[in-house]
Amino acid sequence: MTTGSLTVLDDPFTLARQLSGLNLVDGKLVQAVSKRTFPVVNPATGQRIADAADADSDDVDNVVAVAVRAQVSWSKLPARERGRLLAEAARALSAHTEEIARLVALETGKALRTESRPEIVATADALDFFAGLAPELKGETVPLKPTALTYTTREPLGVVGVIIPWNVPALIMAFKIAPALVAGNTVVVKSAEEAPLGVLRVVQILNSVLPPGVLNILSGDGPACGGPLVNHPAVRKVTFTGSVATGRIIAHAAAEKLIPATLELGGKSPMIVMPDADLAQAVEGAFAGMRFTRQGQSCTAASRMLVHGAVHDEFVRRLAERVNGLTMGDPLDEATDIGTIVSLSQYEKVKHYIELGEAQEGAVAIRCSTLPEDSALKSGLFLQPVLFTGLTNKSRLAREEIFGPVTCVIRFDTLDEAIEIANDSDFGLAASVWTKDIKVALTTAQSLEAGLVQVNQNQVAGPNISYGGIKQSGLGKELSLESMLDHFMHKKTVIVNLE
Ligand SMILES: NC(=O)c1ccc[n+]([C@@H]2O[C@H](COP(=O)([O-])OP(=O)(O)OC[C@H]3O[C@@H](n4cnc5c(N)ncnc54)[C@H](O)[C@@H]3O)[C@@H](O)[C@H]2O)c1
Ligand SMILES: O=S(=O)(O)c1ccc(CO)cc1
Repeated sequence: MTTGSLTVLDDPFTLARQLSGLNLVDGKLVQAVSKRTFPVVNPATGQRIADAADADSDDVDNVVAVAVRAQVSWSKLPARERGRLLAEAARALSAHTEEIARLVALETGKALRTESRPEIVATADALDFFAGLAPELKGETVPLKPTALTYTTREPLGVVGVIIPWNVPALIMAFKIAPALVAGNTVVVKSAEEAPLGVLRVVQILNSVLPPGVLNILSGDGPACGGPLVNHPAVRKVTFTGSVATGRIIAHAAAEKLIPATLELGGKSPMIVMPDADLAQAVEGAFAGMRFTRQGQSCTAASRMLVHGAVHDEFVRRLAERVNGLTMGDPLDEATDIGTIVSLSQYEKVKHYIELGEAQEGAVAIRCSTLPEDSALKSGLFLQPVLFTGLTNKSRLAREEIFGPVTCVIRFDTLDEAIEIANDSDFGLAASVWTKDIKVALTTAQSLEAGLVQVNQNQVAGPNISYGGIKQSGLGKELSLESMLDHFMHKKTVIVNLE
């Protein structure tokens, strides 16, 4: 089947090979200047499925020059025309949902039905949402004095550098490129080494509608390609999602250049379950919040359950039962609920945390679900989700972001104690409280140190909700109209003397 100028390729292995070794610059798929590549591995089998371009500073210089040129005409288009083009690009992407979902499942190990397909549907939706905000790029008039006309306009920043992780690669990319583009900026994306192919295909499809040079993507190493992108003098803003350590490096570089940087980093999000909570609802919410269908690889994962002593044992029993019902297997199989960990290094890191937890006195590790028996998957990075009880909040497992299918369930006796434990963390991304008492819900929401607090639900972020952490979880906000206006544009004030 062909949509627009691009054929839909349902076989992800063929598509992966076709995209091998390529970046997308100035509307065209091109090899890296270095001609170097690195392997892309299927984590469900350990087999190499393709190679990815290994771009470096020469590629960055080249692509930024392209984006600077493209920005002149892109920013001069009426905002609604930019929005119209992005909405059309989102529709083109929707027609390719299935093939991209399969490609993302293949390279990340995320199950097609539960994770990769919903991600691509949400990606097109996010692009469409920001496209619809184009008429809102408005300024204000200011009543300074009767003999002056004072007004503000919003202007794009220029070229935006976008650095993304591998866990939700297409959606996180959309959350950044869509507001940047609608605001009149042009974009250079640096994809994550573990997941370069799906996002390259997304950018290729969007480029079948967008003018050349407006949206470009490189794959490459973090320091060798992401570093020069952040440091390039013509890049006027950086938006990043990933680890705290990299966030700190990017913040330093941005500070040197005096440019804004939005940083979405890690989390260790608490979920407080009060004794009056609807337990069935709380268990379902815990299940959704832990993101075990994604092997827990989520920045907002509810990885610290704080459960009142009166309901602790029953809550743990039901939660383990819920996870036990999941089928682990080939990410491309529609029957699969849980796929794999993304890479060997993440797999070993998570296993190390599990071993640490098991060695702790008083800890009980409840392993849920079962590993796949299929011999073709014997080298796959499958890991049984683990619920730990008996750990305190002082444990490394409760303090550090594991980014895997590991949740600590900590018992408490009073609400004050639960809030103290919840806030005793370096992170402040998300939190939730589960209760039928509105007063408890609202006072707890006020006391929790987090960018996002939810009551009786654990939903994922959506494009219309302002999102971003405090403490070590990040700097600045993304998503929503407000962050498009405040973080991808600057406000110019004009004063016209009428005397
Ligand atoms: N908040 C999130 O959504 C999220 C997503 C992925 C990973 N993480 C956290 O980060 C940890 C490590 O994962 P990771 O290795 O993918 O994260 P990372 O921070 O190393 O990588 C994220 C992105 O930053 C790039 N990068 C790395 N070093 C860079 C540098 N010096 N300059 C510019 N760009 C650079 C990478 O190439 C990648 O594209 C995980 O265990 C998890 O704790 C968080
Ligand atoms: O799907 S999640 O991992 O929870 C998630 C939350 C927020 C964002 C915003 O960048 C992306 C993914």
